[in-house]
Parts: sequence; structure tokens; C-alpha cells
Amino acid sequence: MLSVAEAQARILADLVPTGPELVSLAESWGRIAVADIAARLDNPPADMSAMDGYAVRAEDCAPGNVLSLVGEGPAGHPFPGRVGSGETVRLYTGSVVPQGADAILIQENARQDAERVTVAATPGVGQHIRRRGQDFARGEMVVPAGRALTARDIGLVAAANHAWVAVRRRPVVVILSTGDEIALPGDPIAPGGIANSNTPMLAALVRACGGEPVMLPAARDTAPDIARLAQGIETADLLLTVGGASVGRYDLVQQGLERIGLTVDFWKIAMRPGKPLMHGRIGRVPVLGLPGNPVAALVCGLIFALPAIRALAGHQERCLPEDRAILGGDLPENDRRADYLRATLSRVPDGSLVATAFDRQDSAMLHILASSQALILRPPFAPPARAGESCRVVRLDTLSI
Ligand SMILES: Nc1nc2c(c(=O)[nH]1)N[C@H]1C(S)=C(S)[C@@H](COP(=O)(O)OP(=O)(O)OC[C@H]3O[C@@H](n4cnc5c(N)ncnc54)[C@H](O)[C@@H]3O)O[C@H]1N2
Ligand code: MOO
Repeated sequence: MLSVAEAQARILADLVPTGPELVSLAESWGRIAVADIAARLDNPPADMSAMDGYAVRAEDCAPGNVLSLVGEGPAGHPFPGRVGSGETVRLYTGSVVPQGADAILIQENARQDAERVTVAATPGVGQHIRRRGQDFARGEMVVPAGRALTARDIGLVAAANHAWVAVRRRPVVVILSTGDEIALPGDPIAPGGIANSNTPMLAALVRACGGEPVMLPAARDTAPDIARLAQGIETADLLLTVGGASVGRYDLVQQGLERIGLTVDFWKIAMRPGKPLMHGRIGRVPVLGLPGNPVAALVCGLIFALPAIRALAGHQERCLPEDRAILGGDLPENDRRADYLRATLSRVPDGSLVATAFDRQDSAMLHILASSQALILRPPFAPPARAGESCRVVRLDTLSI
């Protein structure tokens, strides 16, 4: 059986990011910039006043001096002339500083009487002037290719005078659950039936990774039905199947998809939950076969589908980051499968994070999964661990997934 790291590497090996599309800035949050974005103007576009006050020549501003007011230049209406010796121009925050002036006398330090302005305190040369291009200059790269755009980036790109931005298309991820027992949530459930939790849960995961989920109806446990539902998959970026991956007589995902050209790369990994994970391709479309037990589906989704979708979406950071915590309870020796234990997190007074595994780790228990704040990672053949020892965790509480 493959290790988790080998399986991740093989899944990620030949994934190509999606192509570009243009979106308006308001739609660009979280999207990946395709190319470097360069400023189309200087910011500020001219020397600007940072305060309400008067454009002056600092050398004219000994306390008690009287300057003659020759005009005003409100924001958006630059004063067309020059500030000569002994002169001043009324300005406001965001006004262009007229030629000849080299400082702003803030209005708190001046007294205006009709066309005469008396100086109360001397400004330093350049004081309260924002210099042209001091934030960024025309042609300067403000956002590098490959960056996931934040609200701050969007403000910057807008200030750089772009109305839209080229980002990577959201990868289309098709989700196909299988099983005769699967019913639509909310529908009447037949005897032996179960509500489909995996499809909506994985659709939410896909969205959170920057993908566009397509939820197919659940396939019956027959190879032809699985093949029928997956027809037309060529236009998708990734197929996620759920269930039907194990060794049971009705676990037919592989057989079904082989009818439409599936070639299998691997099937089975050394991981719990998630042993029967499958990876392959139908034509150019990568396929991940997730186990049907909902906890296994979600944990494999986080460890394998999330990095794949992020890679397709163009993210540079693919796998979830690991943190360290202190064990809140003893753990037994581990077998040959890497374990991902559902756990709560708390903090002890010195601020350290404490991870405590739930007693029940059944991979069908969604309530415990939803209550978990972390997964404790136990490598294959890990020796018994005592409370207070350090452990590796993947945090779920900070993920918003
Ligand atoms: N003899 C063996 N049996 C099993 C093995 C094994 O190695 N030998 N592996 C176990 C492991 S590990 C897992 S995980 C499961 C995975 O099985 P499948 O991927 O074939 O999943 P199913 O049999 O289709 O379903 C398992 C379980 O999950 C429920 N399920 C499936 N899909 C959904 C859904 N969309 N929403 C809600 N619940 C779903 C299904 O009803 C089953 O209860 O196999 C073990 N068996
Ligand atoms: O992947 Mo399975 O969840 O170990 O039962």
C-alpha cells in the first residue's frame, strides 16, 4: 500500500492549472492572478496634500508672518497657478499641491482673515505632502502572478487603475456518489436507505478550495449506471467519486468507470480512515475515488482532493499545513496505516495547544467529525504516546471548511 505522501505526490504530479478568464474586481476575491499586475498610473498621481490647510513655501512661514491668499485648489480641482513668495493657496486633504509650494500649513496653525493668512507655526519642508508615486509608480508590479487575491490586493489593483483582472478559471469538479442505499437529503428514505451526506459535504469542500462543484445524482450499484452518470466527464477538470471503492461485491466504481476509459494509477493507501482511495484518469481528466464512509470521504477530501483542486485552481500552497500540539490523552501504538484521529483542541495557561482524540473514531460518525477541531496525525508504526507528548495536527478550526 502506498504512503500518504507518495499518494499525494502521484496525484499532484501532472495536474495543470486551469486557463485564464477575466473577472471584475468585485468577483476576484480568492481567485488566482494569472499574470503579474502592473500599475497603470503613479499613486498618488501627483504631489498631494495629506491635510486640510494651506500650500506654502516653508521659508515664508516664520510665526506671525502674513501670507496673501491667491486662490484655492479643492480635491479634484487643482489650482492652476504657482505659489509665489509670500503667497498661499487654500488646500484640502487630497488636493494637488500647486507648483512653488513645498509644505502644507495645517489650518490649526493658521488664522485666515479674508485674503490674509497669519502663520502660527512653521511647517517643515515637505511636511504633509504625499509625493507623487510614493505608494507605487506606473509600470511597477503590484500583484505577482499566482497570488490568491485578498481584499487588500483588490484595493491595490483598483488603485492601480484596473477594472478587471485575469484569474484562473475555477476548476469544475464533478462529484459522483454511488450506492443503492443513497437518497437525496430530505426525500423519503427507503428501508436500509441513508441520506446522501457525502455529495453536499464534498461540494462545500470543493467550493472552499476554489473549485466549482457539479453534483451528479447518486449512481445505482451497477457498472452501467456508474458509467452512464459519468458520461461527458471530458469537459470537467476533476472527477470525485464517493463510495463503491472497497472490496465488496457491489463496489463497482472501477468497473463502471473502466467502461468509459478509466486507467487506474493506484487503489489502496496506508491511511485510516481512507484505505480504499483510488487515483486514475479518464482521458485527460484526473479521477479520485474516495471511500464511502463519510468521515473517510471528508478526511481523504482534505488530504488529497483539496491539494488537487488547489493545484488545478493555480494555488501555490497546496497541502494543508501541519501544526504541533500537546497530546491531551494517551494513544496506543499504531499499525501500518497513517492515522488521522478526530480531536478537540484547547489551550493550557502557557498558551500551548492541546489535542485530545475522541474515544470513538468510527469513520461513519459525522457528528464527531463536525465537532472536531483538528486531526491528530499518527505515522505508520508510531509507538504508544503519552499525554503531554508533542504530536502533529492538521487544524480544522482555522480552515472554515
Ligand atoms: N472486507 C472489507 N471491507 C471493507 C474494507 C476492507 O478493506 N475489507 N474497507 C473498509 C473501509 S476502510 C472503508 S472506508 C469502506 C469503504 O467502502 P466503499 O468506498 O466501498 O464505500 P461503500 O461501501 O459504498 O459505503 C461505505 C459506507 O458509507 C456509506 N455511504 C456511502 N456513500 C454515502 C453517501 N454519499 N452519503 C452517506 N453515506 C454514504 C454507505 O452506506 C456505507 O455505510 O469499506 C470498508 N469495508
Ligand atoms: O477508510 Mo475506512 O474509513 O478506514 O473505514
